[in-house]
Amino acid sequence: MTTPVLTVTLNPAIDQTITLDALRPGHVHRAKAVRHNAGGKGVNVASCLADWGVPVIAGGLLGAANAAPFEALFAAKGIADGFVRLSGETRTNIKIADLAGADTTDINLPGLSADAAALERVRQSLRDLVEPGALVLLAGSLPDGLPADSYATLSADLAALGARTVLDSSGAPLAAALAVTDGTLPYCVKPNRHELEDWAGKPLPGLPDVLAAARDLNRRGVGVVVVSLGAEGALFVSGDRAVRGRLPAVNPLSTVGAGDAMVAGLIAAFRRDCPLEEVARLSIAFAVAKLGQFGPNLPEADTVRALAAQVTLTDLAPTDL
Ligand SMILES: Nc1ncnc2c1ncn2[C@@H]1O[C@H](COP(=O)(O)OP(=O)(O)OP(=O)(O)O)[C@@H](O)[C@H]1O
Ligand SMILES: O=P(O)(O)OC[C@@]1(O)O[C@H](CO)[C@@H](O)[C@@H]1O
Repeated sequence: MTTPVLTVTLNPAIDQTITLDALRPGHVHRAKAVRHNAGGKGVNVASCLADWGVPVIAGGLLGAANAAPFEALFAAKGIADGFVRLSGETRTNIKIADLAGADTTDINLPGLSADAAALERVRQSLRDLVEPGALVLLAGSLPDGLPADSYATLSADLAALGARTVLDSSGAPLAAALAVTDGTLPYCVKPNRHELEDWAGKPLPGLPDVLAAARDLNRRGVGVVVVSLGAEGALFVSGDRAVRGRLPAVNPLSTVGAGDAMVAGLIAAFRRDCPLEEVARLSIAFAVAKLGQFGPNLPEADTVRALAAQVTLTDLAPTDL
């Protein structure tokens, strides 16, 4: 299939990753290293898909004043630039990588404001770029000024264009896109456990609780529900099937964008109409492969394939509910 994948990022970011020996709130820190990379969820997904050899267009809303790192990434990886430019600067998000805690603290800034005219320009760009049958990702937070139903609106447009929509968002924009009853629900959503809890409006402490909420979404009409569980792997639910996948990560370098790499793996598998087990293997392999890289990058394809072969899969029967 040569139809390009389109990723839509309405609130991209330049990620500034600051590496510290140990993060101690209230103390002065001397950084060990600082890195910048063009980011935002859809940009990260496009970057991983390009590494995997998938033709991809990255679109959404981008500040014209500091677009250079994005343009450099697109040129380096052969990603087509479908971004609508707004005047002003794309936000910088701060990621504090704590070597002692082996985790990352995110400080995501609000970013540019957008208005109805900006969303309309994105809608027009989708009409220009999307071919029937294309996979389109809507990902990340919404910029200030856009209504919470913006993803619901884009998802309806994409359904009318004959696209398959994958949605990775959170909070009110995710809830609004999942509340529609007109048959324009996304084909796939990938909440993490916390995002699914927000949607469900209650804690989901055990795997059976997570599975029940994912099945609920699936029954409402979302074709494939994937719940990422950090180091615990991920859950994949579609129709009467539910599969749990796990793969330990060896010496993770950065957890920023692991979820995005997982989404890239999902899309890579959907493009080939893979069965659920293969979807699980490839998306977990993408995520774990990315953990070994700084920035939204994948290692060589053979390394990813070797990881995919090592993923442990468990079939969850309906009685596991
Ligand atoms: N520490 C880890 N060890 C092994 N695998 C991990 C680890 N962290 C993440 N992963 C893998 O990455 C996938 C996505 O991670 P996670 O659930 O943290 O997504 P997320 O919250 O959307 O992340 P992000 O904020 O980076 O987008 C997990 O399902 C898992 O396969
Ligand atoms: O503020 P949002 O849009 O929810 O998330 C933005 C962000 O944290 O997501 C990516 C990691 O998934 C980063 O590149 C980026 O900084």
